[in-house]
Amino acid sequence: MILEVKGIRKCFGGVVALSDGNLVCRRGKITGLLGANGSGKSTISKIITGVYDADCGEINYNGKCVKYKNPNEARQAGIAMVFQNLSLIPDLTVWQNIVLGAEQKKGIGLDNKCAREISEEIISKLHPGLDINKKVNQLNPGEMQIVEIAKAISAEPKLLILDEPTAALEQAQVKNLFHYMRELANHGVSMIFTSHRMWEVMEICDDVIIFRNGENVASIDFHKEGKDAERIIGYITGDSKKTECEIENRQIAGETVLSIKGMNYGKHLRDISFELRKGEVLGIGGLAGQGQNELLLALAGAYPEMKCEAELKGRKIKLTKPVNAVRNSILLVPGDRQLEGLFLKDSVYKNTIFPKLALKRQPIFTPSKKYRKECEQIVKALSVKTHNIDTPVGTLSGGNQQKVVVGKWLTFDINVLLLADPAKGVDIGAKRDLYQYIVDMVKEKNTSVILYASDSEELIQYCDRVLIMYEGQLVETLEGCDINEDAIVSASMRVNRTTEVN
Ligand SMILES: Nc1ncnc2c1ncn2[C@@H]1O[C@H](COP(=O)(O)OP(=O)(O)OP(=O)(O)O)[C@@H](O)[C@H]1O
Repeated sequence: MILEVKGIRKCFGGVVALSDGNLVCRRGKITGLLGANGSGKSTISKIITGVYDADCGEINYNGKCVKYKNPNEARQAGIAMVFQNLSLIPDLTVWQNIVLGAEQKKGIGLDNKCAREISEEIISKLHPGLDINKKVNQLNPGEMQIVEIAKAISAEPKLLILDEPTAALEQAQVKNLFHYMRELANHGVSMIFTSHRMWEVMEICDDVIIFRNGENVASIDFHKEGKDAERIIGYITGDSKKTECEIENRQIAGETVLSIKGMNYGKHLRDISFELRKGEVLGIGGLAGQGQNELLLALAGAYPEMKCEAELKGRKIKLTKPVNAVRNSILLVPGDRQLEGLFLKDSVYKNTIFPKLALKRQPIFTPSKKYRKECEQIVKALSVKTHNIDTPVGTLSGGNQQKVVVGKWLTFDINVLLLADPAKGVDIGAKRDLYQYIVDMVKEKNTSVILYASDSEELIQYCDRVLIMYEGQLVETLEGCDINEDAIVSASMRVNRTTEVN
């Protein structure tokens, strides 16, 4: 046993984040730390690494009772953590970020050659081909996440804590990471791995610990007890009913709501044309960073210099300012909740009313009673775990913040809802609630949706049609039973490209 955590309690003001947190981690094993959003996973990880002080409880690491004052102290003792929020410095290169804070000295200077070699070795396993001399601000979110992971690995930890490291990664990168994690485990490194994707847990973990409402409700050793996904989901959600909402595979033949022709924006978007039908859920797939986010941002009016012919319900519209999009009820739920989606210091309630301020017809007095009621309804519908609606949104767990990002648009009368990876970091039960809400909205109000999801499971399950993007272009359309994992992966990787060209 490398780590044993007993009876941890942690409160933030009135919020009990952990009531009785217990966790064990065996040497050379990968332990899955699972649980719904807000169940206390990040908090216990941060207590182990000295970010937070526990109110009570005990941590035994390597046979000693320990209490670290900060992550640096934990790192020196051999515990490294990959946090949910990246800690990279955008203006430094990949290799400078990887060794930052742990630079080797050479004479009176620093040993840059050695630093480059260490970085190259780790990066070549996680993301072969990534140039370590590139600045971090030139990388896409998946690549940044890889650098963050590489940084933790470069510390040569005995215990590595990975808090949702795969949320921003595409499938091939996840496979590389898993390969490396197994190699590290074979060399005796212990790992705690958090993810909301069940297939990942099944593939990489040796055992799992499940948290619910700040305490652990189950520990399962896969080698002894086998891998039963439904049982695990039951522990996470607290009920044993099937978690997926049933979606029939629909053929949408309704009127065209949005028509886009010749959309161009630098090298990010190249000659994009498509039509979106009424009541359709149109998926956008492809490897990460192929222009999917830019496409949604362009539709939301984020790029004044973007060129395209756009029609909404047969009427020509402009999409060169965000206000054009909002006033035509083309609404974006952005992908990076911390940077684009929320005012972190403001309350849940205030975050839900800000979008209403962009509306053309503003009431003279804010109808707070009505808006507060709507906010309460959203919090309930999406099971946002918050003390109350006046709680600062920045204090909510990552997944619960994401629910507020999505929820604030749901009271609008929407023509086109643009969703940029809405379920990233959202737990399995809440993901079901979120998509159920969207599916109901599509059915009841005939709303049209464009959904970019990094997890192809979500495209397969919820989309009527999927457009695959590659290097800023739309390269393939998948419909009906062609929307499956194999077809998405091969279209994303342009497997059939040579045969097409010949
Ligand atoms: N700094 C903080 N201030 C106030 N409350 C906090 C703070 N950090 C966490 N909490 C609360 O503690 C609870 C547990 O949060 P935690 O981040 O540990 O959950 P989690 O299981 O990691 O969730 P997720 O899967 O969404 O990342 C949540 O209700 C959250 O709102």
